[in-house]
Amino acid sequence: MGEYKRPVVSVVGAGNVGEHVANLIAIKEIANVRMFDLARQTEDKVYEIVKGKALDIKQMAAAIGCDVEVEGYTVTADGEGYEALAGSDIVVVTAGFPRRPGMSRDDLLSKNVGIIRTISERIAQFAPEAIVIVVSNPVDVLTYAAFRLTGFPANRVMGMAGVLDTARFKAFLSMELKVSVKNINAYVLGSHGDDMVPLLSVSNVGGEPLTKLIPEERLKEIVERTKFGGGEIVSLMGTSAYHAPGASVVEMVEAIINDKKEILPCSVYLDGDVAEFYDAEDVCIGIPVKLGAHGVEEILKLDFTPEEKDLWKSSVNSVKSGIERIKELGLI
Ligand SMILES: NC(=O)C1=CN([C@@H]2O[C@H](COP(=O)(O)OP(=O)(O)OC[C@H]3O[C@@H](n4cnc5c(N)ncnc54)[C@H](O)[C@@H]3O)[C@@H](O)[C@H]2O)C=CC1
Ligand SMILES: O=C([O-])CC(=O)C(=O)O
Repeated sequence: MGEYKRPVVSVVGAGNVGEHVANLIAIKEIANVRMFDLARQTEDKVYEIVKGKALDIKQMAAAIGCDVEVEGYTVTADGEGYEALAGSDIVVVTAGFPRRPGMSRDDLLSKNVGIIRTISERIAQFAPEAIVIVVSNPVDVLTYAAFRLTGFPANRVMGMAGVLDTARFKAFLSMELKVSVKNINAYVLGSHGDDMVPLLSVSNVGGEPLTKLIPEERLKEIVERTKFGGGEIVSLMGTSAYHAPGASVVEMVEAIINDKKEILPCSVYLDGDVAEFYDAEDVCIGIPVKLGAHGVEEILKLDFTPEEKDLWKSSVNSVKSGIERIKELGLI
C-alpha cells in the first residue's frame, strides 16, 4: 500500500479561535494540526499551554476514534520557534488581541499588526508554498499586511470574515422565518466592520427574495443585528466569539484541502480587471471567491444595486484608511 500523506494545517495563535479551529479540524479528520503560541509566565512557573492544548485535542480525537496528529509548539513574540511551519499546506493566523466591550475592531490595529508582521515573515521563511488564512482583527487590513509581508501571490492569502458574517445573517433569518439555514441563500460582503454589505439583491429563501418575505423595517433590524453580530457577543461575554469564527475558518480550510471549488465570501486582494470592476484598487475586502486546492481560484463579478454600490464604497474606504494608517506608521 502506498503511503498516504495527510495534509498539514498550522494554526498560529492557539487562543479561543485557534483552539476551536484545531479542535474542529481534528473532529472532522481534515488534516494533521500544528498549533503555535507563546508561553505564559507566572511568578514562579512558565506554562507551555499550547503543548497542553495540543495533547488534549489529540486525546479527544482518540476518544472519538479520529486519526489525526496534533502537535503544539511554543514560540516567542520575536519570532523564534516557527521551524515546524515547514510542510504546512495551510497556515491559519489567529494570533493577536481580541476586542473588549466598547472597542471597535480597528482599535486592535496598532497592537496586532506587529504580531502579523513577525508571523508573516516566519511563514514566508518556513512555509513558502502555504496558503494563508488570516483571522486576527481588523481582518481586512491585516490580510493586506500579510499579503504584502509574505510576498505571496494573491491567490494564497485570504481573510476569514464573510463566511462568519453570512452565517450570522442566516442564523437570524432562520430564527425569523422558522426555516432551515440550508434553504437560505445569502451573502454578506465588504469589510468586516460596521460597513459590511449584506447583499439583499441576491439573498433568497428557497428561491423567494428576502425582500418579499420580510417587511422592510424588520429586514433592516435583522441586517443591523448582523452588522453588529460580533459586538453583541463581545458585550455579552467580555471577549469575542469563537465557535462560529472557528467553524467559518474550517469551512474555508475544507474547501481548500478537499479542492471543493466552493464559492465562499472571503477577504482577498483585488487586482487588475476585478479591482477595476469593483472600483477597489489596492485593498483586501470580502467578495465571493471560488476556493480550491490553489486557494482563491476565481473572484466572482457580481452586479450591485445602486444602494449596494454606496455601501460597498464606504466599505472600501474604511479598509483603505486602515491600510493608510499602517503605511504611514511604516509597518508594511
Ligand atoms: N475575522 C473574524 O471574523 C474574527 C476575528 N477574530 C480575531 O481573532 C483574534 C484572536 O481572537 P481570540 O482567539 O478570541 O483571542 P485569544 O486572546 O483567545 O487568543 C489569541 C492568542 O494569540 C496568542 N498570541 C498573541 N501574540 C502572539 C504572538 N506574537 N505570537 C503567537 N501567538 C500570539 C495569545 O497568546 C493567545 O493565545 C483577535 O484579533 C480577534 O479579534 C475573532 C473572531 C472572528
Ligand atoms: O467581534 C469581534 O471582535 C470578533 C469578530 O470579528 C467577530 O466575532 O465578528
